[in-house]
Amino acid sequence: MNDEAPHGTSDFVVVANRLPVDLETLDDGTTRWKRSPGGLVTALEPILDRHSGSWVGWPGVPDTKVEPIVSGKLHLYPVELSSGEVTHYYEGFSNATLWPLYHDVLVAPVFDRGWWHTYVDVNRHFAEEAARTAAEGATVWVQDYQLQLVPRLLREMRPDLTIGFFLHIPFPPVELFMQLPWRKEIVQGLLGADLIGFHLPGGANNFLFLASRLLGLDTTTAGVGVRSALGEVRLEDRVVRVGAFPISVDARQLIDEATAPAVVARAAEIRRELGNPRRVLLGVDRLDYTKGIDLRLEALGELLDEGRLDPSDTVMVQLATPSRERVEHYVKMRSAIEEQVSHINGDHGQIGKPVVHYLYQPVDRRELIALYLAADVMLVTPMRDGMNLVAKEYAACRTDFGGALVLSEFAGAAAELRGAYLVNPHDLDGMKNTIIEALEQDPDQGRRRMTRLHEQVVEHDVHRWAESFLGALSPP
Ligand SMILES: Nc1ncnc2c1ncn2[C@@H]1O[C@H](COP(=O)(O)OP(=O)(O)O)[C@@H](O)[C@H]1O
Ligand SMILES: O=P(O)(O)OC[C@H]1O[C@H](O[C@H]2O[C@H](CO)[C@@H](O)[C@H](O)[C@H]2O)[C@H](O)[C@@H](O)[C@@H]1O
Repeated sequence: MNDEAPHGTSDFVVVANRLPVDLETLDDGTTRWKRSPGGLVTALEPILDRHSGSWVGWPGVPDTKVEPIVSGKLHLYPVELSSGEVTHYYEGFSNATLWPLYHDVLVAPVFDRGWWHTYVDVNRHFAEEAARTAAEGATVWVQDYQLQLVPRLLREMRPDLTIGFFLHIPFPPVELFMQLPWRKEIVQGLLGADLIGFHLPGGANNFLFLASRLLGLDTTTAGVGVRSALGEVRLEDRVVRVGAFPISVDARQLIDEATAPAVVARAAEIRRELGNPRRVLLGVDRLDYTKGIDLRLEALGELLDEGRLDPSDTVMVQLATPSRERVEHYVKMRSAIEEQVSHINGDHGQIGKPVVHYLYQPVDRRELIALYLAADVMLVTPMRDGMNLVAKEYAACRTDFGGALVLSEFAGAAAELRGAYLVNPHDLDGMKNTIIEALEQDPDQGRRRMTRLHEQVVEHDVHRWAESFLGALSPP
C-alpha cells in the first residue's frame, strides 16, 4: 500500500467473507437487504453492536458495486466480487476445497490451481480494503477459512496494526491438511496474525505441529488449554500466539426473546398447528452435507418402520436454510434429503398429518425461538462441525429447563455441553436408542440436564468469547 495514502478512521475492524447482511434481488428487479446465513454472523453481530467499528465483507451478490453503509454505530465496507471470483474463490477454493478438507474429507476436496490463484487475488482485495479502513494502530480481526492469507498480506501493507485471526470451522488433523498443495502458503498466511484462535485445543495443537513441521519454526510443545495456556510460534522478529476460544451465543438476548409472552404463546400455537402431537422433534441447520440431516432422518425412518415411534403422535420439524446452492454436493444433498422426507411421509403420514414438516427457507428469529420452546427433543447430529450454535441457542432459550438435546460428539459444542445426550451419528442403532432415551427421559433428570446446559451457555456466552480473544490479542 502507498505510504502516502491516508489511513482510515476505524480503530476496530472485522474482516469476514460476508457482511452481516446480503443484498437480495426480488422478482420485480428491486433489491433489499436480508440477514446473511450462518453462525459466524449470528455470533459477531452482538459483538459489533457493543464495540463501534467497521465490518469489511462481501454483500453476497456478484458484480455489484455497493457504497459503504452506516448502520447505527457500525460501518459496513463492501468488497465487490465478480461472478468469476464467486465461482473460483467462494464456491470453488473455499467451499469445494477447504470446506471438505477441513471437515474430515466427508466429500473429496477438489485441488484446482486456477481456484487457488483466485483465492490469492481475492484475499488481496480483502486485505486492501481492511488496510484502507483501519486507523493507525487499529485492531483488525480477520475471520475464517475464506481469508487465511489476509493476516500476512495485511501485515505487509500495514505493519502498525494488531491483527487477530479466528477459524470458525475445525482445523483438520495433520495428515489431512498435508494433502493441500498450498499448505505452506496457508500456514504462512495465518502467521501474519498476532493471535490465531480456534474453537478447540485440538485445532490449535494441530496448527502448532504444522508450523514446526512444514516451516521448521520454533513452537511451544505444551498442550493449549481452553481460553488459557496459549501456544507460541517464535518468528525472527515477533511471536505469534495460538489459542482455543470456543464461540457461543448471546444468551441474555435469547433469554429475553424466549421469555417474551408473544413468543411463549407462539410456541403453544405451533404445537396446536402441528396437531398437538405427544412429541415434537426439531432439526435446524444450513443445508450442508456436514450437518448429518440425512443420518437423523434415517434414524427417524427406522424408528417409525420398527414401530418404536408412533406416527400418530410424533412430529418432526426440519428447517433447512438454503446454502451454497451452486456447489455440486449441496445440490445432491438437497435432493437426497427431500427424497428421504417424502419417503417417511409417504410411508407414515396421513392426509393433513405429515410426520416430517420440512421447510427449505430461513425463518424469522422469533419463530425460530418459538420452535425451540415447542420442541421436546432437539436433534443436532453433524458428522463434523466447528461449533454448532443451534445447540447453544436451544440450551439458552430453554429457561423452563424443559426439552432435551441430542448432540453429535463431532460438533465442537460437545466439548462443553455435557448435559446433552451425546451420539455418534454414524452409529445408527446408537442414535436411534438415544433419541428414544431422550424422548422418554425422566422429567426430573431431564430438568437437571437442561439446567446444566442452560447454565453452561449463560456463563460462557459470545461476549465472554470475544472478550477472551480480544483480551489475549491486546493484553492490558
Ligand atoms: N432455517 C433457519 N432459519 C433461521 N435461522 C437459521 C435457520 N437455520 C439455521 N439458522 C441459524 O443459523 C445459525 C447456524 O449456526 P451454526 O449452527 O453455528 O452453523 P453454521 O454456521 O455452520 O450454519 C444459527 O444462528 C441458527 O439459528
Ligand atoms: O457464508 P456461507 O457460505 O453461507 O456459510 C455460512 C457460515 O457457515 C460456517 O459457519 C461456522 O461458524 C459457526 C460460528 O463459529 C460455527 O458454529 C459453525 O460450526 C461453522 O460451520 C462458516 O464457517 C462461516 O464462514 C459461514 O459464514
